[in-house]
Amino acid sequence: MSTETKCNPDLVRERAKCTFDVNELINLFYGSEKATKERRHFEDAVLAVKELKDAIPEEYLSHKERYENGVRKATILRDVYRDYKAKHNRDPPPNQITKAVIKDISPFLLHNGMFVPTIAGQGTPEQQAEWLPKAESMQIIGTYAQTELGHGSFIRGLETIATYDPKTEEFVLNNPTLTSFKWWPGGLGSTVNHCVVVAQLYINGKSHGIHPFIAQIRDLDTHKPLPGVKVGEIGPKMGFQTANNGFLGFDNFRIPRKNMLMKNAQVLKDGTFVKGINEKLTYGTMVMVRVGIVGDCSFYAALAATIAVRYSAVRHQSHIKASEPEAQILDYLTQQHKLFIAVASSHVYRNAYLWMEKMYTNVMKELSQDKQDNLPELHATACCLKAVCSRDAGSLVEECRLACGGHGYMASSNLPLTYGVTIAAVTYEGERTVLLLQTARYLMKAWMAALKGKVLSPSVSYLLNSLKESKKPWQNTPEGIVKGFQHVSFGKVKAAYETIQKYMKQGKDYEDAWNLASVQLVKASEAHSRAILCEVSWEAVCSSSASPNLSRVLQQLAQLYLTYWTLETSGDLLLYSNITKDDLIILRDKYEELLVAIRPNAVGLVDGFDLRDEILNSTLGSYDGRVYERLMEEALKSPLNQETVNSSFHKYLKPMMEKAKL
Ligand SMILES: CCCCCCCCCC/C=C\C/C=C/C(=O)SCCNC(=O)CCNC(=O)[C@H](O)C(C)(C)COP(=O)(O)OP(=O)(O)OC[C@H]1O[C@@H](n2cnc3c(N)ncnc32)[C@H](O)[C@@H]1OP(=O)(O)O
Ligand SMILES: Cc1cc2nc3c(=O)[nH]c(=O)nc-3n(C[C@H](O)[C@H](O)[C@H](O)COP(=O)(O)OP(=O)(O)OC[C@H]3O[C@@H](n4cnc5c(N)ncnc54)[C@H](O)[C@@H]3O)c2cc1C
Repeated sequence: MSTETKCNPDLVRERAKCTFDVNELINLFYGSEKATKERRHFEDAVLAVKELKDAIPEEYLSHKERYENGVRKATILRDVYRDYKAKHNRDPPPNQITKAVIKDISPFLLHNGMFVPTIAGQGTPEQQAEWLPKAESMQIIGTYAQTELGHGSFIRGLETIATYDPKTEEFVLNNPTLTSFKWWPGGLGSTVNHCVVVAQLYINGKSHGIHPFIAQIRDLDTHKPLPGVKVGEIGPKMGFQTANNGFLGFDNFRIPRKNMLMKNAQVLKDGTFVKGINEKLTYGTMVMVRVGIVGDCSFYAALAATIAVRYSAVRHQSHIKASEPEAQILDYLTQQHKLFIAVASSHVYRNAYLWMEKMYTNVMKELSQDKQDNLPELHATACCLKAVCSRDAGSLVEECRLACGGHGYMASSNLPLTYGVTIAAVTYEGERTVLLLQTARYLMKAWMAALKGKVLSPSVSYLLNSLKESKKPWQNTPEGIVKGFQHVSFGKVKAAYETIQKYMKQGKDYEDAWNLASVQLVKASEAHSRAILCEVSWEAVCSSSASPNLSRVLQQLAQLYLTYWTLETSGDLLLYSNITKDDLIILRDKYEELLVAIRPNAVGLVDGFDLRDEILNSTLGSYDGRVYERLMEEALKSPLNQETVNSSFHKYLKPMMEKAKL
């Protein structure tokens, strides 16, 4: 029997309506037909491992069991990766199959995502040679321990101390206060035996700022914390239950001099401190991960959209016309308004990620040639895109969840967990407001340079154009809308700058004036991000190699994103661009037309994300649309359904009822 015949008939009909080739979309989204084949082949290999299948849903396990099961599966998954590499002589292709296996977050995420990259990015060639082979082969397991109980955002305020002792050529690590304890690092709780510790360096009583050090914290055989190490797990959270986030404190814990990662700054044997060319290069791993998070946002938006769109095609409720059968809820325009923006945003984030990845690679290449000119632009852009995409993606996932009604509240829909995981990215790797204020610093500098008629970096060069074009009439085209968002950013940057000037004229110093203008500064950064997201995604769609049929649909999605945000931020556009009320009415009508035009392709579009049922892990979102059957099948797995009468009846309910009779 083919998959189609087992499918819910609504989904079969939806797929028949699709006006483009779904496989073409999949190949375009993931890069090429070859990339799709390789990714699917690897996913097949992972899913073929029987031991990776869970006997019962994770939600029924205790916190401890959940973690242990996560570690068990992470080690098996690691073997599959190793075997693939041995067989093909290369890493597996980019994929999201970990989601199908671990469901939540892997206890090895920080090992792979930050420990290894920090050694690679911050270590000297000798240090890389010492630790990378061990870390990459999992002879040692590590994490990135930066955040403390007292400080996360302001990392110059970290309190962990590394004092150099030239007599023994060692650093002595100490956490002198409760607030100095490391708090949050993934895998630290019970998994890792090493970590990159970010600490304040002291030599002869003099502070030299924060630097990364490698510390072994647990014995490799017994896994017991080494003397001088206090380590543990921080407890349950909104998500990340299997990430094994932990705490850590040192008491006169000694590590050899060579354990300071010294690619940037060095401490010589005699205690001489050699400053790096730019102390902010120490923050390099965070920049890399912020870029990666934009890509993750695309994935989470796609996952939630796939679940909610398929469910909405299967679910019938109420009537649009009294004379017709109950409608698929996907036919309600309000439902399309909730869901199609998630589909469109996933594409926008994907294109923004690919664009940022290029910028990142270029800057890394330049840095390897000691050229730092473009580092501030990279930092500013990664900060604001990470901040805006993560918040938007979190809201989109939640909207998809709400759009599934009561069933979206079921853990088995996988939408609650997906929300918990997505929304965490607003905070980790740089809290949203803090990152937007970093971008604002850059925008203020760019604005001052624009006022002096200087050449600006590509991502802010529109500020100069906007300065010249402020009188041009609004154009209701995608290009016109992109320009409109640039005008909004221009207007907000200018207003924030002038607000700072106003406060300074009133006698405030720059720092106080900055704080008083900071709500505006954050909004200016958001507007700058929106302008980038609109421009980059529209350009990507226009330059894509898609066939006419697919291209038409991708353009509709990109226009939907542009129009959605025009209508959402119409007040800003009225204030800072030449848009008129009439233009907005035309765009409101256009938006409704776009929803209707996208509707027949909705299921095809989410099929185009090519997320397998195992990755979706959802009763509502499976390819075959057997929603109600799956909801019941999953409910029957509840331990409460494994017995006809629960013992609480005899212990509590019956006595209560009997007491009530007296
Ligand atoms: C493709 C790979 C994908 C990998 C995906 C892996 C996924 C892994 C996901 C893991 C999930 C969860 C793990 C989470 C981990 C963590 O959260 S680790 C901890 C992260 N912590 C933070 O992000 C802290 C945020 N704070 C900061 O970054 C800094 O403290 C902050 C920049 C906010 C301020 O620093 P200050 O030293 O105070 O700097 P300031 O005075 O404001 O500015 C000085 C100057 O320096 C410039 N600057 C700052 N940072 C950078 C940088 N990174 N690069 C370049 N330049 C930087 C700043 O702009 C200022 O410049 P100016 O010219 O003086 O204006
Ligand atoms: C799921 C998860 C996983 C994590 N994993 C790791 C990890 O593996 N390793 C690690 O080292 N860390 C990790 N972290 C920690 C994370 O990086 C920090 O929580 C994050 O950087 C925010 O710092 P904070 O908690 O100190 O927030 P705070 O800075 O205390 O933020 C609280 C509020 O203060 C505001 N605020 C702070 N400073 C300013 C300012 N200058 N201007 C205006 N407003 C300000 C913020 O906007 C926010 O509203 C993780 C966190 C989470 C949630």
